[in-house]
Amino acid sequence: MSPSLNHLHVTCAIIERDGLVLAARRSAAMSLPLKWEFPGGKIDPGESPEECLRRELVEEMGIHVSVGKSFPPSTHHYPTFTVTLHPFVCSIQSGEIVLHEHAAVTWLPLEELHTLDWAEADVPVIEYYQRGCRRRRGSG
Ligand SMILES: Nc1nc2c([nH]c(=O)n2[C@@H]2O[C@H](COP(=O)(O)OP(=O)(O)OP(=O)(O)O)[C@@H](O)[C@H]2O)c(=O)[nH]1
Repeated sequence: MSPSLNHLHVTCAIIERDGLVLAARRSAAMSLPLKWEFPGGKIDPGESPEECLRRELVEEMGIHVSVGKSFPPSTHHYPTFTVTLHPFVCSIQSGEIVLHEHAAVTWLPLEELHTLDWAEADVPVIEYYQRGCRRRRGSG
């Protein structure tokens, strides 16, 4: 993990349910205001990415998730900071979503995720996810 203050290591949860994927909209008060993202957050010192995700999902949305397979980390340079996203496919184990930080959430089919205005770091994650699903369906 980079010690640089301007390089954030952030987990994000790709939560699947009934063939749909959860997207969360950042609030106007957050950095990258009103952009869509996968819920998650900065990894605390001494915390594993999986522990971080479980903690963040409780804090942000009041849900308990089980953490599944990971996608390759994705690094993006914003003008004032760099973020490395550590994505994991997750499912909700318990709880109903109550938004503590985000402005909104929506459930979308994978093919429609690109219709939202995503944080730029998420775009390669979505593309990787879509490619993997297409391969599993045998369509490219
Ligand atoms: N959780 C999450 N953060 C993301 C994603 N994509 C992305 O660029 N980020 C950036 O990674 C950082 C995550 O930090 P965070 O959510 O813990 O912190 P924050 O900005 O809400 O809080 P802060 O402003 O108080 O530090 C934010 O700068 C956010 O904009 C994503 O898919 N999920």
